[in-house]
Amino acid sequence: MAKLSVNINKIATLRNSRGGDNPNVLQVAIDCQQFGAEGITVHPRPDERHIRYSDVRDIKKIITTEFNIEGNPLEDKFVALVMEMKPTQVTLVPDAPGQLTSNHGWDTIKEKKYLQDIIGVFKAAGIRVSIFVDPITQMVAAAAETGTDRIELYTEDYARNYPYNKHDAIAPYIKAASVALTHNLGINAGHDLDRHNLAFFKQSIPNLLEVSIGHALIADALYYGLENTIQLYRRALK
Ligand SMILES: CC(=O)[C@@H](O)[C@H](O)COP(=O)(O)O
Ligand SMILES: NCC(=O)COP(=O)(O)O
Repeated sequence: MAKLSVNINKIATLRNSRGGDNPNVLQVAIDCQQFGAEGITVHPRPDERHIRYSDVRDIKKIITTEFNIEGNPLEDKFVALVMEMKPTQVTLVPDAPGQLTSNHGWDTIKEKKYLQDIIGVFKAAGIRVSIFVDPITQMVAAAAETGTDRIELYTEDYARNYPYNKHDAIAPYIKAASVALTHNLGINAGHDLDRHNLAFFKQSIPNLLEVSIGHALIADALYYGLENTIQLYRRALK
C-alpha cells in the first residue's frame, strides 16, 4: 500500500488569509495523523505565503509519522531549514520564487552535477531525498545518476488528461516508473491527485511508495470532513 502524506499548505493559506490562527495548522497536522495520514508534507516557499518556516519548526515537535519537506535548494534558507529539521524526506522541487504552484520537474540532465552535490549534503545528514521529475524516461534515467533515493512523478498532466482518456493519461507514467524501477529508484507521486484519479494511478503504478496530496484533499474535506476524506484517499491507495 502506498503511503498518504497530507500536504497542509492549503490550511496555512486559509489561516493566512485572515492573519490570525484559524484554522490552527499544528492542530490540523496532529488531526491528520490521528485520522490515518501516514505523513505530513509542507512546502515552505521563499515568501512564506503558504506554510511558514515557523510552522515547519512547530510541526517537527509533534510529528509522529513521516515528515516530508518540499522546496528549492537554491534557496540557502531552505537548505538550512531542512538540515535543522532533519525530516524523514526532503523533496527537491525546482520552483522559482513567487511561482503560483509547482509546474515542472528538474532537468536532471542539465542539472545533474548540481543535484549530485546537494543530494549528497542531505544524504550525509541521514535525510532521504526525492526529486520532482516529469514523466519523461530520459529525465528519470538521469535522475538515477544524481544519487537520489526516490523520484516524485509530477502528476499534473495525468490529472488533467484523466477525465478524457485515463489510459492515455497514465501511459507516460507507466514508462517512467518502469525506468525508475530498473534503476532502483523509489517512486513517489504528487500534484493534483484527487479522489477520482488516485485509485487508477495506484493500480497502474503498483510500486508506488507515497503520494503527497493537498489541494483536492483539503477541498474534499469541506464536504466530507477531514477524517472521512483521509480514509477515502487511503482506501484508494490499497
Ligand atoms: C511539489 C508540488 O507538487 C506542489 O503541489 C506543491 O507541494 C504544492 O505547493 P503549494 O500548495 O504551495 O502550491
Ligand atoms: N508534492 C505534491 C503535493 O504535496 C501536493 O500537491 P497538490 O495535491 O496540492 O496538488
